[in-house]
Amino acid sequence: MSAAIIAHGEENRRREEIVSFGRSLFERGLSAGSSGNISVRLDDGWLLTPTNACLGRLDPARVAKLDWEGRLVSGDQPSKEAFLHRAMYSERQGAGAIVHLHASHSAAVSCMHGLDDHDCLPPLTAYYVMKIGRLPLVPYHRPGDPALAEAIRGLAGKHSAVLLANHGPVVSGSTLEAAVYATEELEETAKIFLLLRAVPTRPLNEVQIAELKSAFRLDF
Ligand SMILES: O=C(CO)COP(=O)(O)O
Ligand SMILES: [Zn+2]
Repeated sequence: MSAAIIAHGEENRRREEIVSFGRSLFERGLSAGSSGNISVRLDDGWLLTPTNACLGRLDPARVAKLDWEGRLVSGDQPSKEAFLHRAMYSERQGAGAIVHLHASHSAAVSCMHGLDDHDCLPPLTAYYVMKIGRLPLVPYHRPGDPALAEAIRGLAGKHSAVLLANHGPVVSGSTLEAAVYATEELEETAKIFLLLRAVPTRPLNEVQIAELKSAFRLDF
């Protein structure tokens, strides 16, 4: 079989994967209306969900394919956050996929006054530390503002996930599955954080975090 046919088959599998994770996120209430976008890195460019598309009802053939200059190769007009995804990929060579959502609890935290800009959520659970680590806040920009790319560039080298102020999370992973799992872990931790707001809590301490970093080779 020729390399071109193999690459085509791989691209089609990634298109189907975007559709199926998009539907799953939508059906569980993690992406309302036409909010959010999903991208996946390919050998010869990358795939990104179309702008104004509902993640629950994507058509694999209409998912946009872009080159690394941001030019549309095939599919529908891409998400207005294309440059944001591209900035994250350029800073994180190991990132194979990126998920951006407006999931309620993460979005709620992104609107809170007095957040620590370097680390928006406490290390409440081991899985949060393992999947997210430290979560910096990106100052508010309107959706689609190209300046967001620069703001992300400064943080993405050190962080696989960031929280956009008054907006929602952007999470990368080695695969789309990994990026989705990390996004879900962030959403659950944001929910736990909000549930515990009036309750004295006992986050993981430095020794516990250091043990996780060493056991799971975490690089934050
Ligand atoms: O989440 C969104 C904007 O931040 C959705 O925008 P798009 O529909 O252009 O992907
Ligand atoms: Zn958004």
